[in-house]
Amino acid sequence: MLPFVRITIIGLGLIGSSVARAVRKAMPTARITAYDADPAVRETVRALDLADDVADTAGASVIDADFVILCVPVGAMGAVAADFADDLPEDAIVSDVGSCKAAVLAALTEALPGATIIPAHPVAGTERSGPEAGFATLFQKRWCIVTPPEGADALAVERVAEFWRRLGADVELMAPEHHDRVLAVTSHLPHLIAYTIVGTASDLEEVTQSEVIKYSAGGFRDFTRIAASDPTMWRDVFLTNREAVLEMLQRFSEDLSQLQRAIRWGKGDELFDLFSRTRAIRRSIIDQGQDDAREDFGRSHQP
Ligand SMILES: NC(=O)C1=CN([C@@H]2O[C@H](COP(=O)(O)OP(=O)(O)OC[C@H]3O[C@@H](n4cnc5c(N)ncnc54)[C@H](O)[C@@H]3O)[C@@H](O)[C@H]2O)C=CC1
Ligand SMILES: O=C(O)C(=O)Cc1ccc(O)cc1
Repeated sequence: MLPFVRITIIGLGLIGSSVARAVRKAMPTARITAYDADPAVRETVRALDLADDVADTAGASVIDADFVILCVPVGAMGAVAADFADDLPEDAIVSDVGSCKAAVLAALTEALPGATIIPAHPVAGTERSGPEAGFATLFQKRWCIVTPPEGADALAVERVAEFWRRLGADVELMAPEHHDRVLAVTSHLPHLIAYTIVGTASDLEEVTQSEVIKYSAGGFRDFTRIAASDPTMWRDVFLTNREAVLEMLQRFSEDLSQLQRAIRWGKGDELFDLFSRTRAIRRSIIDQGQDDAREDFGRSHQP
């Protein structure tokens, strides 16, 4: 039995349009209704035939849904939910795909008192955005972390977990606050570092813009891919997961200062020990059977 049959997707960018494409493949009899605040996106969704219906308001899009999945930037989740609150069927389950979970759960709970809310985060994506950037296989063999509130209905949690399994994801359950600390260090801090290093390189007076482009074949090139990620989405992530990101940033700065000292005082052993430890971490990830495609997120998965 399908976990859901009347699915509403709100926000049809990279993730929402990938969900639509993947649902079409994995659950072809489910009916998809789409809504996006941007009329141009709604037009593209119609042109690409990503949904059975495209609604012109958030309220109209949820009217007979059994599942509503919010795929908008995390800072917009509460406002979108407030927009459709009066039209949400009583038995519908509301979820989202946001990169931070505790603040999104709080915003959705406030906007939708009494509704069944089961947030989730597919840990899969790319640096691209918009409805043309999505693809049906994005979630295959990727983690999807489901973060139910305390005391959530077990059947509702299982239906959301099954939805993601059908899209090819491996599902884990986690408390929202724990999710936010883990992702602060594994995803949010790396993006912050990429934004910084690319900015620093382009600000260097003695290095010309053309040299940055010409010699970006090494590690720097990987940073430029991440630093090309959507500015609205990432602004919202850092402002929303502020505390966990600031804590991880503090630890990172302390470790960086220690490295700085090791370099200044020529402590080669210290550098060698750290680099050996990090190399072992990479190897253990590969030994655990997580192939390159999963580790490299979207890079090897772009259409
Ligand atoms: N980009 C990535 O790699 C990943 C993103 N996420 C999360 O997925 C969510 C969506 O991200 P993307 O698809 O990458 O962004 P995107 O920028 O490609 O798409 C977002 C869409 O939401 C629409 N939107 C914005 N505000 C709206 C509102 N108030 N009402 C209705 N529609 C609205 C925009 O018009 C746009 O079409 C974010 O919460 C992000 O944290 C999760 C995993 C990976
Ligand atoms: O493109 C990349 O390298 C990513 O890291 C994609 C990504 C971005 C945000 C998420 O919440 C999850 C995955």
